[in-house]
Amino acid sequence: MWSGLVEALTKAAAAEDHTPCGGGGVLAEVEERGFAVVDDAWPAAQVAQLRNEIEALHAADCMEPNQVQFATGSGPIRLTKPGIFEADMHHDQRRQACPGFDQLFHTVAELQSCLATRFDVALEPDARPPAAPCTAATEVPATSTNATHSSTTQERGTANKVTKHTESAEGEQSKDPDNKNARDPTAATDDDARSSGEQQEQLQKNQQFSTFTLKLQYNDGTGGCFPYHYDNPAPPNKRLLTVLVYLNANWQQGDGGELMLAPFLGKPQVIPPLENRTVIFRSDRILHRVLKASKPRACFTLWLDGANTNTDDVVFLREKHLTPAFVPELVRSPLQRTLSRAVYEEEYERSLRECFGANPRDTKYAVALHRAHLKQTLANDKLRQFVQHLKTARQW
Ligand SMILES: O=C(O)CCC(=O)C(=O)O
Ligand SMILES: [Fe+2]
Repeated sequence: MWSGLVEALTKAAAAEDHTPCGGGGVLAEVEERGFAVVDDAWPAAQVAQLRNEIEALHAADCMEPNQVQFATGSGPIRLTKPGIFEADMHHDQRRQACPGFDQLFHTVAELQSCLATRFDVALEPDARPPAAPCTAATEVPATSTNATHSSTTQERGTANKVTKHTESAEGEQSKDPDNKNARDPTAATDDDARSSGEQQEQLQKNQQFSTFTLKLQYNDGTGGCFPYHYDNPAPPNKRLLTVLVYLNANWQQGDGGELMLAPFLGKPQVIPPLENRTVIFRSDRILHRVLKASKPRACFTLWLDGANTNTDDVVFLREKHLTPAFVPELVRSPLQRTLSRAVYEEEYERSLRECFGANPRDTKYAVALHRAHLKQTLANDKLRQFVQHLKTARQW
């Protein structure tokens, strides 16, 4: 089922110098630049079927609003991205309604083994106990306030459900990439013998023993967008690679909904969500957002876990990193996540306002979290100076 894409990736790798990175093809490009775009990898009939399945799910009201959940001292708070709906394919019953995606779901290993030729993707579910939630975003200096992650954080592949703190807010605002704890609106239909709680439990169990996440997304074209985020903001998230496939026939300039990638300090890339376009990027080091869409837009995303994502050396920023000499390494390292909100503070805030603007309460909350994070980062002299340096090194 993934053979079109696998073939495109393999062929490109065998070809001579078709990519900016030379002979290694698309996968080398992802390794070097952190992202790559592949057009027309999928058979047209498959693209049409997948688009139809997403539209049918949306029309039947079987997708849930894309939400972000924050755990706070006074209970969880959920922010909804207006206009954006999603369906997690780990939900067995929902998959029955979309045979094309069901087949994709059961054959992800085809793509995993192709990508494993160059990336450290997890091929087997992790048998180890879940990683401890990250308790410190930076170790510079030892006195700096550390992000605290909720102990209710889900075990795998998801953003942290956070408290007032800031570091993991990237993941939450990113959409809580999985939002595993959100209630599934399809879980309480009349013909559903089980309770929504049981279904939710089953969904979480399915996700826990998987090395990937497959989700469908429908944007209804009423201005929905995503604020800046990393798909893997911090532990216990395990995502290594994000694979996005767009299904929008007749997309035109002005329709909006472009994916905007912002490689750290580099030139941003605006990528129209054209039909049969696949975008692959490193989940832990490509900052991105989606611009407002004024036309309906459909896509699906496969997130592949890594076997060794978020090891301490890419999570904890140390004093030795705070030097201009480290910048070339930082732009290729997930360590950048610790500083990204400070380096792009205005862009983050603007994107949050665009995303949650329709709902003043949510906007206020999202912006407050962003600012709290900034305050924490910038309270430290060394970090503040280094951020200043990084801002001057930005190419936009
Ligand atoms: O819809 C897109 O183009 C990307 C969505 C996204 O960034 C996400 O789901 O994490
Ligand atoms: Fe994303």
